[in-house]
Amino acid sequence: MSMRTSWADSVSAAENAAAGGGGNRSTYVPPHLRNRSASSDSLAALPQGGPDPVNAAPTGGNRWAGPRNDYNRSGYIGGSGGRGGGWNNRNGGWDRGRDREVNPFGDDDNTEQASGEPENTGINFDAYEDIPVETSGDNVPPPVNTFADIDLGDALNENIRRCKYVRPTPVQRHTIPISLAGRDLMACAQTGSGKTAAFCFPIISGIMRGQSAQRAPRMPRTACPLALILSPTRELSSQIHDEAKKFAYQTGVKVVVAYGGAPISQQLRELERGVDILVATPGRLVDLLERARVSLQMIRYLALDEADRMLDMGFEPQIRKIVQQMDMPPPGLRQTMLFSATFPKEIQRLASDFLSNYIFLAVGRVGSSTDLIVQRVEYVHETDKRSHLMDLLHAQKANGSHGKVKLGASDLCVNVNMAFLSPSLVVNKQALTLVFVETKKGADSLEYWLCSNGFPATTIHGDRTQQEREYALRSFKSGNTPILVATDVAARGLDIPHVAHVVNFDLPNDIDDYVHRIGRTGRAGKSGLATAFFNENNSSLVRSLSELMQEANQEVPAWLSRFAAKASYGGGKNRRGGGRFGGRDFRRDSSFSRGGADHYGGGNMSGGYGATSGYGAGGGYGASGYGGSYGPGVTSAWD
Ligand SMILES: Nc1ncnc2c1ncn2[C@@H]1O[C@H](COP(=O)(O)OP(=O)(O)OP(=O)(O)O)[C@@H](O)[C@H]1O
Repeated sequence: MSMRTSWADSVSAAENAAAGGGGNRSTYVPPHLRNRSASSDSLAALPQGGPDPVNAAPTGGNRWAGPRNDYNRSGYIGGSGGRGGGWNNRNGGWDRGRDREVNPFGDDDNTEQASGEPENTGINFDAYEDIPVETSGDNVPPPVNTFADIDLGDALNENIRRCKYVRPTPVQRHTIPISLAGRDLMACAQTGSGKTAAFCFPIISGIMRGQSAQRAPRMPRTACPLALILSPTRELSSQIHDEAKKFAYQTGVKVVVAYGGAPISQQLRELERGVDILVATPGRLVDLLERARVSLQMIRYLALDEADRMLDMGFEPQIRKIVQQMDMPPPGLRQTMLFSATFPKEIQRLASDFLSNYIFLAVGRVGSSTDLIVQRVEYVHETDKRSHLMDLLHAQKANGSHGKVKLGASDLCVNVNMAFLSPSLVVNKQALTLVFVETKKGADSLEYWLCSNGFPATTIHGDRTQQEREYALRSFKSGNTPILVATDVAARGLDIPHVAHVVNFDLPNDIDDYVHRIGRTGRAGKSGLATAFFNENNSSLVRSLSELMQEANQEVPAWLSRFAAKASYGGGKNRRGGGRFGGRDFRRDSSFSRGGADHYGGGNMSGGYGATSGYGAGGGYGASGYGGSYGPGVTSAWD
């Protein structure tokens, strides 16, 4: 049976072939290996015989068997911490010896290039100025105001500068000191607010300091990372890996990624070269653990990105296996960090099994995740959805003037047509539209229809091969196909610049999924637009949707309010009762019986919580019914 390939993918494939990279489908090269230098490729071709005691990079992450503690030998631990201390000398990276570290910034010749333009372009930090924060737990370390206030180490500071991060975002201001103090953490912060760096910086810094240094076990062919970062999708793991490699450049900390759909042999070779931080999807990691090619006994840092998703029904067994049934040190002996924009109470309860005396942090007042995003809801019959989308896209094309799209937080478009009103944000690059649908079949069919009607589109979902998924994402990011039709596989975490419009062609069943989907726009202080097609099929969502919109100061159409007034909550899954982002620490709920190692040390609020916060009694989610909300045909798309 011949596989249908979209126009977009053909273009991408042709481009790829022309560039001589990866065009041959039989030799799939995952993204993280594509920039490898010739020298490292030739090294890869050498027989892998385990550690080379002579040539092994002295500061590298090669935790192969053998009597090595590179950190000790190199003098990175001990009393040398502190600014200007010994660990700051740990430069040069892991390229000495066996492998060569590719410069992820591409600024080998002129590192000053990066400093020419100091601030991360387009970030509206004022949007974060009065962001309220709630913390609870024992002895919460105070937040910092600048990166200079934190002793992250010279090499990491240099990479932060190269990333053009001038100031820490609120979630970074609060979580980095908590993590550097060695505390476990459950953190809720709005989409696009910089959570990736929030967990990467302390891990990299901690490894650089050598706090984790221990004798590596004698286990030939088994890699023993010091840190594990788990995420639910391949694309998100790949993205975290790319980010972490930038942050870790020339720090001596080696980052490796492993995810499903890509040949395991290449990932094994990467692991054999040494790993400090392993970024992985759960399924592939379980495979590696069962093959005894990875051991978790050296893990000192565990981070779960999209932690609520990782602990819902789809992933929980795999996560429990990885964290509780293999050889990972228990809570207390490892540091655990859980991050998400949403954290239902029930999932918090599950998550507390993995944590020890942790701090709970909620960044952002109720609804602020979406302040930057103009949300519109339109009533559209099921049968009218395609023509309605077509109207939107035509209007967008007409208003967008050759790829320039104007968006502003004050723009509220209540009509079908995109009557953009103010030029408060002009996206000069190609503006991208992300369309969410419920099923994989629906995604293929809509993509085909859009392409047939003159709108270049591609699609990403779990029935596509990994190679197709990556082509699709690249083609979308580059603007070759400015429309991406996606299932929930693209709902979380993906940081794609210039996504100006998210269309919920099919609304999800769960309000948290809606929050993550619309969060693909309006990132890092930028504005965005989200349009939802609503009809009777979405009545289970109507109340939570209308509450969410109110909290985010969005105009709720009168018809939606009437609909919400009539609707009953069914099952409690979408009951919100105040409190976004999981709202509050479930330990503050009176029904929570405390015990074990964890204990709750009271709450602190700053920056605007209080009487008007909406964190009133009964805040947070309904007590039951979370999980299993991913529609048919979607679950298998993960990992
Ligand atoms: N301190 C900073 N200064 C400027 N930009 C930053 C800073 N920290 C992160 N960013 C940028 O903000 C964007 C969003 O960050 P990130 O992807 O980590 O968000 P997130 O909170 O994980 O979102 P999501 O909930 O959708 O996963 C990225 O492009 C990142 O490079």
